[in-house]
Amino acid sequence: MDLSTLTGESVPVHLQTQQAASSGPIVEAIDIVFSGTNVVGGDGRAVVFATGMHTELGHIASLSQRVGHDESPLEHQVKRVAWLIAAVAVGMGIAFIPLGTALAGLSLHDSVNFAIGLLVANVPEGLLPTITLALALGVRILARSGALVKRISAVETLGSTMVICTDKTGTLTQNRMTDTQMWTPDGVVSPPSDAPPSESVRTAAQAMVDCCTATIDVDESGQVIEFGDPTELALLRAASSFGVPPPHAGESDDGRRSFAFDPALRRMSTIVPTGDAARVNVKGAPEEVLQRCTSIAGRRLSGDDHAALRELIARWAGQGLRLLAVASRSLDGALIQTIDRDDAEQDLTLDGIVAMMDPPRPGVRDAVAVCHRAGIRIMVVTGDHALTARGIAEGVGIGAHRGLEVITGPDLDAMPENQLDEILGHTTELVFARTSPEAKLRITDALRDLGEVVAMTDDGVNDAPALRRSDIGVAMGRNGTDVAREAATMVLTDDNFATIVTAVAAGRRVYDNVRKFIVYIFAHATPEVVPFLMYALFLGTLWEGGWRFGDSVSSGPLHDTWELATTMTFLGIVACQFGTAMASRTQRASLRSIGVTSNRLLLWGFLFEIVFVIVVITVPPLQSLSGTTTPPVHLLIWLLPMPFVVWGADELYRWMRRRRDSPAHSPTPPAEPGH
Ligand SMILES: Nc1ncnc2c1ncn2[C@@H]1O[C@H](COP(=O)(O)OP(=O)(O)OP(=O)(O)O)[C@@H](O)[C@H]1O
Repeated sequence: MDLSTLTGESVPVHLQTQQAASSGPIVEAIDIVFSGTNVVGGDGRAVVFATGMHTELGHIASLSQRVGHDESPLEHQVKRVAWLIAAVAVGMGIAFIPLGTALAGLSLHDSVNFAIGLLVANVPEGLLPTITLALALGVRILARSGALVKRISAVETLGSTMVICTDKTGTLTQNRMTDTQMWTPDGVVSPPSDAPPSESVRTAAQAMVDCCTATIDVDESGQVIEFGDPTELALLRAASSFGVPPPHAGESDDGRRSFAFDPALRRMSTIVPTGDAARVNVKGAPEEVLQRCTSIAGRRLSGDDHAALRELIARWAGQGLRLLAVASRSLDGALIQTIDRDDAEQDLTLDGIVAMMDPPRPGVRDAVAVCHRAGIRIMVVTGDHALTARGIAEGVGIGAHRGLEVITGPDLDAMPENQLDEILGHTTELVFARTSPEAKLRITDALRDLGEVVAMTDDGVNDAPALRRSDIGVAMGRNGTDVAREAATMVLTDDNFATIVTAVAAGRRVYDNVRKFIVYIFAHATPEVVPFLMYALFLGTLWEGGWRFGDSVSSGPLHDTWELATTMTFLGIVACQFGTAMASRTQRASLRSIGVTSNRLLLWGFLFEIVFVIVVITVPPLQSLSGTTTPPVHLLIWLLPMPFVVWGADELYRWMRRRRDSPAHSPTPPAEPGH
């Protein structure tokens, strides 16, 4: 059975019914077929005893569903803005009623009408469509750059991301192993080698081939077809160059038994029948395999051997190489189907240690530099060796500015919460090596408790809760599992770290645009309300024209003056909006520095608005529809300074802010970019 959807690992498991279920975790039971997994080969009959949410897959799904989604920063802010606007609008409306009746002598009916007008002028009618459109556009931009976002508000959460927790293999690196070299008791060999392989090299190569689920075939046209995990394929290529042919797809499993690669145990094993006896082959992380080895090259492993091997592992891992140890032993053939995993993987003979180079992805170094400039911290959370992870992290520039700390899984497990908070609170970047899925959840929780907005990448089923818990869970589209993709908010179609950074940059742009619009919403209320109040001043015009409270303006000589007042109010609103729109373009910089005419779309918008306004105040049917008239030129001239007054006031305010924050005026210099 291929249990990859459940366990996240691609190595198929051999199921059988002769034996009672083992006492370990249920997913390790060898007599249960799990929902959502696939039959790779063989046949059998099964009794269904659980469906839907009662299955193992259902349990994981419900576990990740229980981890609810918090409000995104934008959702939170928009809610606050909406309440604030509502309070201001209602407050102004209510305050106007007594003022209108007591001071202006309006009837209660007219005062309520004015109050409703004030309330409506304050409603940010464009807020929802603008935010939705900005986010939807962001989703499109992200999709084009290889990031599919499942929740529209995730775009702006991406923009607020301050910490990226990334895995290593396939995200920072290419997951394409090259430059393999192998240590055996006879020394170090690097394929391809012209010298005939020694006996111990052949033994190690055979153990590697027997403990693999990948296959290599050649089709009729001579094309090589490789299938399986890149690490295993690299081992098969190396073994093949030492004269041990790789397994082919569809080959019968000749009664062998496998214990799947377990990311928690960091090893896998197979038991292969050899006539009456059998051979146990184990491969995995060197520390895990070594502690199960008791002999080497026909003698017992001594303390000196351990010390020499530890030195070799540290040297190779320090070069950023990915390491695997292979070991084997013979077993009584009768025990093949009955022995349990722990007993089978005991008392092994160390055959060799293989080192592979997994080169960094092109573009990751630049992406890391972009993160640093944007003040984003990167944490590597990996199942690999501490030194390998450090080597790769340093190779792509992680820790270059802030320093790099490495914490291993056992260190993290022993660490109390307050110490973890303290370490995460430092400005240094971190590598968490040899971590478990539970540790990922713990790291995410601790970061979020510290108020960080966290993006977390991962691909295994076990990682789903951590993906859900983070602000932005990022799953891999190519090599990830379905459950991880289901739990994630964003799926990378190219599995590339650089795409996350592109997505964060796009998110920041969208966030910035939404923020500008919210500023505009607040600012535009003033130029809309002020002319509305000026309308009351135009009452002065009406007053001069002979109007008194209670007189009708719907006909007669006063009607023209009334229409003129209405038109000038409308034009005042439009003129001030031009100024507000220009002022909203930047938060701190002067408009000259970003280019007064650089936003062509906005200029086209202005042109459209001017033409629209001219039509509304000059075309007779529209005049009678909207109650407007064509004002005389001397009144129109009054409108000209309005946009410049609004824009200029904001320009002055920004200039004062820049001046206040400049090094000459601040006691301490501002932080470097990226700090
Ligand atoms: N197919 C495999 N069979 C046996 N051991 C393996 C296999 N793949 C990886 N390992 C060993 O287990 C260790 C942990 O692997 P794991 O897949 O959990 O993390 P990783 O791929 O190294 O890193 P990341 O978590 O960043 O993707 C590896 O360093 C390696 O030594």
